Amino acid sequence: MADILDILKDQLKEKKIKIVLPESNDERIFEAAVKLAKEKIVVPVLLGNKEKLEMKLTAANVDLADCIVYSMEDAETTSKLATKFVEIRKGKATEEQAANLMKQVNYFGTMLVKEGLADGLVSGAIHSTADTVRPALQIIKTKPGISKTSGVFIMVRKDEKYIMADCAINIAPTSQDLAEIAIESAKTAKAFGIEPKVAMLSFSTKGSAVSDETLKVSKAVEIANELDPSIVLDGEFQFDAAFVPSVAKQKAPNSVIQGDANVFIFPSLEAGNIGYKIAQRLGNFQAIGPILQGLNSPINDLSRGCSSDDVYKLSIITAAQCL
Ligand SMILES: CC(C)(COP(=O)(O)OP(=O)(O)OC[C@H]1O[C@@H](n2cnc3c(N)ncnc32)[C@H](O)[C@@H]1OP(=O)(O)O)[C@@H](O)C(=O)NCCC(=O)NCCS
Ligand SMILES: CC(=O)OP(=O)(O)O
Repeated sequence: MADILDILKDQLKEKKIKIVLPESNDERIFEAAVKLAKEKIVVPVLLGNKEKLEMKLTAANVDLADCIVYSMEDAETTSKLATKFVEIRKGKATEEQAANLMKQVNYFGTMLVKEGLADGLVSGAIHSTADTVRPALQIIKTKPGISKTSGVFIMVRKDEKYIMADCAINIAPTSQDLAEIAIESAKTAKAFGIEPKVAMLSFSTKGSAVSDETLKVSKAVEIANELDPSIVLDGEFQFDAAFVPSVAKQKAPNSVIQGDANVFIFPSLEAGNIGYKIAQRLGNFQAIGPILQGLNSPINDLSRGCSSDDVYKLSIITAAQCL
């Protein structure tokens, strides 16, 4: 990953891409913001008490020209954002509700992105995923042609790099959702220098078990192959059949995937979220993400267990999604 991050950092220099870090009072977030500002890779946009934050930044030797601080107490900005929010929600929020929501850092920060005052947002070090992404789902919305956003992790251990999805958003994806998640994940893999070989995971390999759950995944394989036949994609696979060449020979000898998959699509959020955390905590993989796919502007979520380095890296990736 170091190599990809170095490439991204080079691409981002002088671009002055503004990334909102709404949880600015969290020490991990503040530390990452200081590093980003000092390296001039990304312009961190911090939210909170302007005077206090600027004093803290100055004490950390940050040039205030390299970051932006918005006061959440500034009535004029808050009221402008609230009015815009009511317009965007088209009857789904009153002025009063909007004014209350703008007191929440994730709503305020997401509106800054929507209004073009910032380019992207990284949050979730304190907030749950639901509270981090709901403003994005309501305000930023998915790109044309994409019905569901989903969350991928880039899993890195020395030279090994894999993509895992959906580990963050869709609790019970349908076959159509899984096909869409697989296609978007293949694109994300390419964007991060991985030539995708996509495995649709299950507890069955090529009909070794048959149930509603396994049929959901084999149907997703059909849909994905129809939607984009250029992607190397197959399933349904157990993880060993997707990843271990000798097991693939036995369980799926005729597949385009021969135990060499590098993009893993989980059949449900239970499997995806548990799966990536096992690889992270037992397998010592670094888990970068979740990177949200398919939104009109990059909004990315952190795990509450993140480190300052995770915040720094996800901010760089988020800024790179703006290029
Ligand atoms: C993502 C999540 C918060 C959305 O739930 P929700 O807020 O109850 O969603 P709702 O059904 O009320 O929809 C809210 C809006 O988001 C949109 N939306 C919901 N899921 C979406 C998705 N996957 N992609 C795009 N838009 C979505 C809806 O269309 C709706 O838009 P609208 O208000 O403009 O009509 C919910 O699915 C969730 O909690 N997922 C699990 C998150 C999690 O805990 N992950 C594990 C840790 S990473
Ligand atoms: C991605 C994820 O699982 O987030 P959290 O650990 O914050 O729930």
